[in-house]
Amino acid sequence: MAKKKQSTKKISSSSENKPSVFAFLKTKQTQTIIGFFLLFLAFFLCIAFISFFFNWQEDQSTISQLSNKAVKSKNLLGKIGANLSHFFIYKGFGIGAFIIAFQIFRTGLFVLFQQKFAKIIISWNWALIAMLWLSITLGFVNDKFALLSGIIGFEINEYLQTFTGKTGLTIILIFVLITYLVLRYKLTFHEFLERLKQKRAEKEQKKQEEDELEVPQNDSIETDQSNKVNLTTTPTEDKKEKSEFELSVENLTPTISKHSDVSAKKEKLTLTVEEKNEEDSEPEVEIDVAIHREEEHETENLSDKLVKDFGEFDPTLELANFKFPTFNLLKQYNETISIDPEELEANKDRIVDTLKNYKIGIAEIKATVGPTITLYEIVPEAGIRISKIKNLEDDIALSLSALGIRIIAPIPGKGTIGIEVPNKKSTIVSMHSVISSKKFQESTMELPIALGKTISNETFVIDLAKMPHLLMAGATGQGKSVGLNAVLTSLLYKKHPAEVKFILVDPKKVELTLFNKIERHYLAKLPDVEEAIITDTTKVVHTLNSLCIEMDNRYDLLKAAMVRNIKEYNIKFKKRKLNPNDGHQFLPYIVLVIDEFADLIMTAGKEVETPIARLAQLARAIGIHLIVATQRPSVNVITGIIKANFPARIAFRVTSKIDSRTILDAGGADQLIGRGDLLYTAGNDINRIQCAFVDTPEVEKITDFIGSQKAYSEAFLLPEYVDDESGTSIDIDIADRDKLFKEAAEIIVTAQQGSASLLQRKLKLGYNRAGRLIDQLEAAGIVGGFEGSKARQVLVPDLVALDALLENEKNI
Ligand SMILES: Nc1ncnc2c1ncn2[C@@H]1O[C@H](COP(=O)(O)OP(=O)(O)OP(=O)(O)O)[C@@H](O)[C@H]1O
Repeated sequence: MAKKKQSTKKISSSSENKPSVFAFLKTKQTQTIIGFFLLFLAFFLCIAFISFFFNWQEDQSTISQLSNKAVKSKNLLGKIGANLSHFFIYKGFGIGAFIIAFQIFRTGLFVLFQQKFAKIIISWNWALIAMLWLSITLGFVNDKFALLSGIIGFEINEYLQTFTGKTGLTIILIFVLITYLVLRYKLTFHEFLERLKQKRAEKEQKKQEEDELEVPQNDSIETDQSNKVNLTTTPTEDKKEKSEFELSVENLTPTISKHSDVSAKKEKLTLTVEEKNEEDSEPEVEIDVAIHREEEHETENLSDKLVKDFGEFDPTLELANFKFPTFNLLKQYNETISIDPEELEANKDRIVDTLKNYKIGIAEIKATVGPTITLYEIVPEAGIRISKIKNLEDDIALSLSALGIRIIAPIPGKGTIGIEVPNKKSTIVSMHSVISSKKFQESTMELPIALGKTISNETFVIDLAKMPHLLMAGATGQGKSVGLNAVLTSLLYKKHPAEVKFILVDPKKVELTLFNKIERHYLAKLPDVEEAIITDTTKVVHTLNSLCIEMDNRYDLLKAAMVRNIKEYNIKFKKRKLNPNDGHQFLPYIVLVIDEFADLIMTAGKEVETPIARLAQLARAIGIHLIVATQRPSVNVITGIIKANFPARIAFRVTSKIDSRTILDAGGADQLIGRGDLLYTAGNDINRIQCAFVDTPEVEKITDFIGSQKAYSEAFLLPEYVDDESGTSIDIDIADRDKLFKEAAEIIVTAQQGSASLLQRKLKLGYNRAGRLIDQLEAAGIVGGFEGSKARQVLVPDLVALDALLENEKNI
């Protein structure tokens, strides 16, 4: 069992290493070096090959004497050149070996221009086939001078001839050549015919033009050249009659003598036309009909074509030069955990003695020293029930009489009991150490957060996108704000401004102000608001409602794109499968951070709770994630509905067992030691983590670093939220109507869908104006009332009824 585990570990670690090798190969420096190396290698081979053709006989003796200093080669590139040429030309493919040099040259260019690996492989396949063919053909044509075909070409040719004879091999070689040209260069017989035909048509047209210039009195009817129909009449004397000449069916008697001769493939027909009433002069009308091949249907592959032409959509392009913050902005601390053997021994003795008092024998005890606490793992003697220890949990903690003792009986997944005892000297877990950890740097999570370190000193990384929302609680001064900063810092170190936006709610007005500096990079706000960081309650209500609108809009987009979540949506958008003209756009993740949730609930109550609950229930698929922090995790702050939708919880030290139960559904948070000591749960297990420490100067340095770089012209704008009280007055004067009112009414009635976003799309309006139009349409009785997230009902069945309604209005 243990072995099995080890082996799986090995496999996973080797697969973890893989990306780093690829990453090395993908760096621009490596590609430049490899690219130029290949270009020079190609030149090297080319010179060696050419030189070999002149000196190969003299150099024969030097081959295979590579290490003999006395032997000199005549090849321009010395013995290596001679040996390589001998290998590729003489023993290999003859002249065909030049294709290898050429192909190496192309590969060098491919690497420099960052072409796809698959493309390089394909081009090598074609080159190898061409080389083989050339070498066999040269062997076939010239069986005297073996250097042209090389031994391979010569031998294969000989071998094939024994089967098919010379004639057979000729046929095979020609057929292979044709197949190669057809497959490689997409040359087809029809294209060939088409080109011939085009050439002929051009020739004829030129001739006609020359004729016209020579005989200006001749009439000619020539339709537009592009549709390839040329009608020309032979010269006749009667000008007037010819100018009225019309091609009417009765007048045309096509004289196609052999009907069956016109094969399906024949694309050009010549019709001779006789005019009945004219007996002597027979005007000849020649009609050239060029039947074009049916157009290729490209709509299906439009996205592939776009991707081929422009590459995948890159959301980071606008800030392509954006530099992620460097590690040196973060402070480094001495993080070597000092193990004091005396302390360990003393703790062990106390644990053993205490348990003995309760008649619990210990078979084995093991200590794991973490940054702030040490975990003593105990295997009780056979026959002792774990439930007994669990029942004695409080007594044991009391007997050990140390703050921060937590008993885990049993440790999930193991049959052991854990007793966590705080270290006398705790070690700070720096943000630097968790951010620079391999685990965080190599994580492929959507929204990775390096929260801190576990008891076994491993970096603990979680994915906010998976949680999908996070609830944070802790008494004052226990590390909540530092925790929030750690979360935000993690995202800043890993996500480009195009990929994630923050909405920061900070009623305390001091905790998150530093993030103002990165407003135009990372923050999202309401359109008419000046400060992106929200500090007053009404704005919070507006922002939350606006987020609900954003959520509904995003769901509409997801529905239109027929995908289930933001990840799939963005992948589809990057592959250019979604048309921006239909309102599609790359969707960044939105992380809403609320510090001091209790304060908000106190002042705004239901107004805040309702949109939060809505977002918490629905926003997971469309990339809106909430992080809510509170000092008081009481039930009236964290209501049932909110709690149910925040499966991920972080508890810093709280003051009572009840608080611990409210936040974690279990005790333990009251036993923590503070200063970033936390318990994290995402459902079942509870992990004790030492939160990474990031202080204000560090955050300032990071925000300065980002803030000093080129930014977007403004913060990410959320949809405008129109307050119910100010927005829906029904008495709108006809004279005050928007200029686009009629057009809007027609769009709504035609589509039979009363939504502002439809107007936004069709009339290219802002949300505000579209909203006002909808209100006016409601006042006019064209659409029904507001029905939450559903589109309004359209009350007018068709355009005729709409005209009648508007006409009626005028008469009133
Ligand atoms: N992860 C940590 N490692 C070490 N020390 C920490 C850590 N987190 C917090 N501290 C210490 O605890 C102090 C208080 O932390 P913080 O300001 O985050 O508390 P808080 O819970 O936000 O308090 P309040 O709710 O009053 O704002 C910090 O100044 C710092 O000295």
